[in-house]
Amino acid sequence: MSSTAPRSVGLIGWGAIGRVVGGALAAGEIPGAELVCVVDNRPLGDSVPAPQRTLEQALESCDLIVEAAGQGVVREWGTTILASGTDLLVASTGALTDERLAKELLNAGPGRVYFTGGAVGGLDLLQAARAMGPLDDVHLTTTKLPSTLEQPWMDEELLGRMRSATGPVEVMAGTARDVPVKFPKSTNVAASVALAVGDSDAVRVSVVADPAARHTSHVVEASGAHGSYRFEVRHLPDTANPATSQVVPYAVLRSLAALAGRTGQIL
Ligand SMILES: NC(=O)C1=CN([C@@H]2O[C@H](COP(=O)(O)OP(=O)(O)OC[C@H]3O[C@@H](n4cnc5c(N)ncnc54)[C@H](OP(=O)(O)O)[C@@H]3O)[C@@H](O)[C@H]2O)C=CC1
Ligand SMILES: O=C([O-])CC(=O)C(=O)O
Repeated sequence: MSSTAPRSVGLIGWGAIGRVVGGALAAGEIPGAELVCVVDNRPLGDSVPAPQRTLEQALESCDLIVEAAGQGVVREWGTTILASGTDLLVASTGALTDERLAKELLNAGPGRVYFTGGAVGGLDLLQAARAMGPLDDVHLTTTKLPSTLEQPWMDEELLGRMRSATGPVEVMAGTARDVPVKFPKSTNVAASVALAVGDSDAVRVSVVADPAARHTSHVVEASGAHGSYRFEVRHLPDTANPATSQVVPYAVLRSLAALAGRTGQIL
């Protein structure tokens, strides 16, 4: 039996997602994947289990980059990463609703681009259903703590309503094309649903701030000629960064395990 070299992984972002992903990789928990370096804006010193590098340096030694930093990284570095022959696993899927960027990434290579399902489930089934014909009614409702949804573009009236809310307040209704741009750190799930459905404009999104939301929830409802679908997830938020659900790094690790794909695993 032939054995292949492990995937050499560079991790961008040492935050709520990156710390868990980096720790698990460094502990050898993903067969066939090794953490080679970490890239982050902040000096990380000895707190990381692999050397901190610049992205340019990472591209010299890695064959897979995991983005767990933000949409800006996908925008700024996506093409360069893929053009260097390095694969890219994207957590900040919101960047991919920009059609120009998505086209650029599709045409770049030889590296390949992947995305993780992140905080939302059911994407595989939506993709399968869409292959039978378009899903003509797709709706996502994301509910989070108000503080995780505050944005610099919001006016005082909206911020006041969110801060004084005693129940759920809808803070934006739009499509999966508009919403991830307005909440770049908080509504990547909308873009992930759009990627599964194949149409950002067809996914209607409602973003709800709820002071009682101990769990972040994402409810996806879709229907088409062949059936109807409903997925509801409720996650505990990360304690340090409640905009991100605790499950997300484990979704990234699941995606990494599939990419590293070693014998002995049933994926
Ligand atoms: N698909 C999904 O379901 C989800 C996707 N996400 C995406 O993942 C991203 C990361 O989430 P999370 O770990 O919670 O975020 P955190 O803010 O906890 O951590 C992000 C880290 O990346 C660093 N960073 C940001 N920009 C750059 C850059 N250009 N170069 C190097 N480092 C950078 C940040 O540093 P600094 O703070 O100094 O900028 C920070 O240390 C989110 O912004 C979001 O886009 C998040 C949750 C769910
Ligand atoms: O972690 C979550 O529940 C969702 C999230 O932040 C995002 O979609 O960007």
